[in-house]
Amino acid sequence: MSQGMIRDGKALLKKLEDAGHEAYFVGGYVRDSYLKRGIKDIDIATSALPEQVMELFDSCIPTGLHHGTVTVMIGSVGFEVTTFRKESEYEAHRRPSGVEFIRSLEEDLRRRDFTMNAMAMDRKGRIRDPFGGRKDLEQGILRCVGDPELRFREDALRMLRCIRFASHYDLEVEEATWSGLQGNIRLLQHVAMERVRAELERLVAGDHPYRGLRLIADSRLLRHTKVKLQLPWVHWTVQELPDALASIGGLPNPAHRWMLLAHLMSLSPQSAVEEGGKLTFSGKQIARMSRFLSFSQRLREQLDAMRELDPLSCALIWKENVVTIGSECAQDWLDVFGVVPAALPSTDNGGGRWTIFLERGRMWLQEMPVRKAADLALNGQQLAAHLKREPGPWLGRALMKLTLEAAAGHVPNNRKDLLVFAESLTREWKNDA
Ligand SMILES: Nc1ccn([C@@H]2O[C@H](COP(=O)(O)OP(=O)(O)OP(=O)(O)O)[C@@H](O)[C@H]2O)c(=O)n1
Repeated sequence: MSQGMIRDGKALLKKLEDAGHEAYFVGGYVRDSYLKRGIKDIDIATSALPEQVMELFDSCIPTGLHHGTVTVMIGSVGFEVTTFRKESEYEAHRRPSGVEFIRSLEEDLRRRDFTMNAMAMDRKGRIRDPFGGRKDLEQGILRCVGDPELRFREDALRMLRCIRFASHYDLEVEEATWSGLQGNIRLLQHVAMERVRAELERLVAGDHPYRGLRLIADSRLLRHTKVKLQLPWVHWTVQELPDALASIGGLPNPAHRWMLLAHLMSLSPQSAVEEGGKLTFSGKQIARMSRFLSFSQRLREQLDAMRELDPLSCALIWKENVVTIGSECAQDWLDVFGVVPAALPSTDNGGGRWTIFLERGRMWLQEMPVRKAADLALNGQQLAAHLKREPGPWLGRALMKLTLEAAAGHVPNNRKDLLVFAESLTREWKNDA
């Protein structure tokens, strides 16, 4: 975040103060600036009522007036400004059904989830910390504000936030907080799958993801999602976590962390589609995952079928999979197993055989003159015209065959050679539909 944004935030606080209101930075911004970590956005709490905030600033979006929130725009940056509030009742363990605007900062901080999230900072950088957030952070402790039971019952998503924060900031969950969480795991069923997925994504993408996965296993939380997941992950105890999962944090790309996890669950491409859908991953994320799993599965089957390890056949297998499944998944495969080779399953013919793909896969990928039909120096129309055949299902198969041959380097990728090769196959296709 730019210094400019912080400066604008301070100017915003000053304007509220000059108008006779109290105003503070709150939430993640205070926590992360205290920890000297990167900051994404700035939340502000004020004694001013939403209408008073809107009167003071030219550009405001009434984001959540019921809950006292107005987004004040300064340039293209939005600052969420929320009136000090108390949350009276919680609906379905997710959101407050009613809020009461109050005058006291301390009361506002009291309703928050964890002590490190219940600190406020004025524009001069002075911290208000009535619940000991700084002390807890210094001691490496994550603790609920007040009664943990109540905090988790109010908002069941906080259980996942608890695990995410504990792993990302490498904190020990304080005893009463952890038992409060454990006593309420069933309430996760009230949380929308989109929210569950978003938290899990942040956990997996964050620092120390393995710690988070251990806490997930320890809590048994995932057994209680709204839509039941059919994933081994859900039932893993801490002892059952695969050893190779401990290396998950070594993968810089979050997508690759999910691939490692899916691979270690022995997930089939089909289950990835089904379970990924339940978890509301995007179609693009699901497709990439399922191609990665198909690639990995095909490679294993072909390797198992090979009596003796033959580099030439391995290169052909690799290239064929790149053409039929996609080059992105070959890249993903190399990125995942290059960092965590221990996750590769032992093949029937000995685990050491994978090394050939790890060592040469990237080179094989680079040397491929074509990786997909669109890379051919010939398109379907030209092929059909040359062979004087009506386009039909045969054409897709013909192009695939040509792509495979060109990818393997058996036919040069130029129109003339491709056509000659295609002619030699004419008889084979003659009786095709
Ligand atoms: N379920 C929640 C969500 C939020 N908060 C409070 O609202 C603040 C802002 O919430 P949010 O923006 O969701 O999270 P951050 O704490 O800012 O951190 P992050 O953005 O990393 O989630 C939190 O710090 C916390 O004080 C809470 O008490 N309970």
